[in-house]
Amino acid sequence: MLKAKIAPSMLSSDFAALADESKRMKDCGAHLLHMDVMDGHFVPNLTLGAPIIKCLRKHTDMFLDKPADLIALIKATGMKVGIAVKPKTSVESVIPFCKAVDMILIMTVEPGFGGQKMMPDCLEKVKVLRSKFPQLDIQVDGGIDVSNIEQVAAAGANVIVAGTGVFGHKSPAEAISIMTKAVEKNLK
Ligand SMILES: O=C(CO)[C@H](O)[C@H](O)COP(=O)(O)O
Repeated sequence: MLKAKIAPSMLSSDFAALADESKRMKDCGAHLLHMDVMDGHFVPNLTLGAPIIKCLRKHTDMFLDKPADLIALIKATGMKVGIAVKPKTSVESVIPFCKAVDMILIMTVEPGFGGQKMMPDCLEKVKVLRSKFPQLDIQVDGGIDVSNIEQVAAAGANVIVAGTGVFGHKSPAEAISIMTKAVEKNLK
């Protein structure tokens, strides 16, 4: 059964106190913590994750034209697999893999920075996926806050990444609670 999961993006947290920030979010009711490791090849402004990405790419580049093999390889290790879809990437490109993966992430901003405005057009992809895959975890990330969560939840997303919308809210616990309720209402 699908669940509402609110995942504060640690990109908006105090990096010097990540353990405390993580505990604070857990105490505020977060279901997951979202940590970005973005590939500088696709998100050119970021270099923070470069060593991790270099290591990952050493093992995964050979699979770039064989995504199904890469999904199987990751699953064989016992890990879960998700695919992120950037705003200019069509939803059709991931449909063949939706039954094999644990989650699809629909980016609602161009990845790289927190604090951008959500691109509502991207929610059309969420609607398409939800109509085809009622039990798929569909995550959204970028510009989501308490002012637009109803729209996001109505499109069918159940895993919500929010950086500014949680860390920048006067009460992160309240923001998480509002987002959780909005998603749960739409899951029923
Ligand atoms: O992936 C991201 C940006 O690429 C991050 O998750 C980002 O933190 C989202 O932040 P906000 O909720 O402020 O838009």
